[in-house]
Amino acid sequence: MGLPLRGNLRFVPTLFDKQGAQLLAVGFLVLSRTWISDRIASLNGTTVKYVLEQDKASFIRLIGVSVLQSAANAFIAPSLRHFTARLALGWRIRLTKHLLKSYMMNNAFYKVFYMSNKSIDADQRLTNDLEKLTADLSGLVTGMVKPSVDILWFTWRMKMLTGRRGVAILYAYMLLGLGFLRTAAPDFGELTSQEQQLEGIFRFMHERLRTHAESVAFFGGGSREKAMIESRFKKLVDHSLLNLKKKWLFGILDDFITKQLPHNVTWGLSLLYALDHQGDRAMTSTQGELAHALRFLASVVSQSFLAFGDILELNRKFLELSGGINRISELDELLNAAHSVTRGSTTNKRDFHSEDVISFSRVDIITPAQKMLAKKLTCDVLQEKSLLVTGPNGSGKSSIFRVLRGLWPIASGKLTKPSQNTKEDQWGCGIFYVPQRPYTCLGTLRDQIIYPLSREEAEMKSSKLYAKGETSVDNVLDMHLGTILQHVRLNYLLEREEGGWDANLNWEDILSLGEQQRLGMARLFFHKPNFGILDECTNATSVDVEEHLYKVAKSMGITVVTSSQRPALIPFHSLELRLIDGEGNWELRSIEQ
Ligand SMILES: Nc1ncnc2c1ncn2[C@@H]1O[C@H](COP(=O)(O)OP(=O)(O)OP(=O)(O)O)[C@@H](O)[C@H]1O
Repeated sequence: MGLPLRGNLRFVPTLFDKQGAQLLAVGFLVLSRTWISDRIASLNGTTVKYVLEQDKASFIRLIGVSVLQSAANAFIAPSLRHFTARLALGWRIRLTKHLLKSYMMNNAFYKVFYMSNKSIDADQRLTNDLEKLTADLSGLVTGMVKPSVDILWFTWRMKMLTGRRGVAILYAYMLLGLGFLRTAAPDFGELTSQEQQLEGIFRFMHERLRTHAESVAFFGGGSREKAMIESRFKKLVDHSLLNLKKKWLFGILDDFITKQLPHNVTWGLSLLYALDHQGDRAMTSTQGELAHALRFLASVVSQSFLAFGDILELNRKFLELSGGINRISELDELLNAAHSVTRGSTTNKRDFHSEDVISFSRVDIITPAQKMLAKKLTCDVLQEKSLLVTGPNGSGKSSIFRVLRGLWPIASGKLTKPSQNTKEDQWGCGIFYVPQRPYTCLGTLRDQIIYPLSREEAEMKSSKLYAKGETSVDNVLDMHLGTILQHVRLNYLLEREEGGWDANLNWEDILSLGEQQRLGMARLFFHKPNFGILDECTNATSVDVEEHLYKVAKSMGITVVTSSQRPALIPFHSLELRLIDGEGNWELRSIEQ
């Protein structure tokens, strides 16, 4: 069956790796269920015979067999559901791990959103789509085994009854029907894919509202947001209605070809059988024999068509499934493309490491939309010679940091910078970035400062710091963090929030913008890098606190590269890089201390 699958299906082998046992279990259970159902059906006839003959011994034996078969059936049905669900879960785990590995590596989660000119609903694809796809796929496995076995079984029976001619007629009808239905079928794959995309957009609108609830409430934007959400919901509903209508119309055709019209084929085959039948039709015994044979033939043919109908139904499910597969493979391809940008020939050749300097040498700073922001930027930041980056809004200050961090590729020139982790100390840090928008992670107050390290990693880092002097400190990490919290003047949080360091709150909603920015600086002090890249990350703090934070950074030996418009920060820097117009022009000057 040719599926309308697009793109690279690299992820497919991950599905079948190491799950053969579960697949076999599902196959075995489906076959057992079919066999037992068949046996129970045949027992019904025999029971009537024993009842009429009043054969008590045989009847009791039959009841015993029947109870055993029912017990086996009772075991099989829930087991089949269990193994099908396990199969789906196993596939979900594999695919999620595979995609998540790509998604989280080398900041691909950023690049896939910002570098792609399409809006990629990766969250929807990694969660709902993946869950639906794997559940549908496992359902398909169970749905596939029975009709495949049935079609083989009944083909053989048909051959016994009607010879090759009957089988040829049956198959000719099946192939013609399949061909016709495939031509008439709407593009279910595309319809399903669109539906999932619209579901994703609708969900995203709600998530956005939740994230920006306070701003929307201040603006009084409730009714505007409602209108926007409703318009997305309407699109989803309209599409679902169209999808339902197409399914309904196709269902009528499908039912006619696979379930209703086959009666006539059955009659035709019965006629052929009767014409071929040898014997005297006037005799009652021959008539009875013929009627019995025809009933049997009719049941075989109708079973064959039922199996054929199931196979055509599978075809429709396959088509629908292809939409989900396409969405996942598209994400997989985009992630792959994001990695090839990172691995790309140009970036690697232009990126160098040195622990003591940040150096831009004739580097063009260009947006993903190919707008030139700084032409052939050349500037060296040595240790203890901090740099202040200034310029009007939108001139490209943050973009320089994006290129420095490797989020945007370097199109030309040469960039030298310290590595994220220094070689001599695994937990040490050559360079650390504090972005313009504060970020609070999920977790405790402690987690906010040590981010992105885990508690164990942070404990190791702190114990190394304190190992030289105080070796018998019980909770080295919390003591170290306590000092940092004092530096950023947030030590009142420890008393205010119940749980102290272990307080686990929604920090984004609880802390003011200035407090969140001070937490960002606490992170910088904890990591204590050689170079701190500060992108207007203190502009919501008061001037005296900002000056204090810069003094602490200096006393810790952190050389800063700051993007800021505040004149109060000038004395903390030795150089100023001014982006003049956001059109590529820039100038560099020394700051007199
Ligand atoms: N992902 C992107 N794709 C295309 N253009 C972008 C992207 N991100 C930023 N830009 C554009 O690049 C220009 C520079 O942006 P940048 O954020 O570097 O400005 P900035 O100087 O830091 O501004 P501000 O002072 O307001 O923070 C802006 O015109 C912005 O619209």
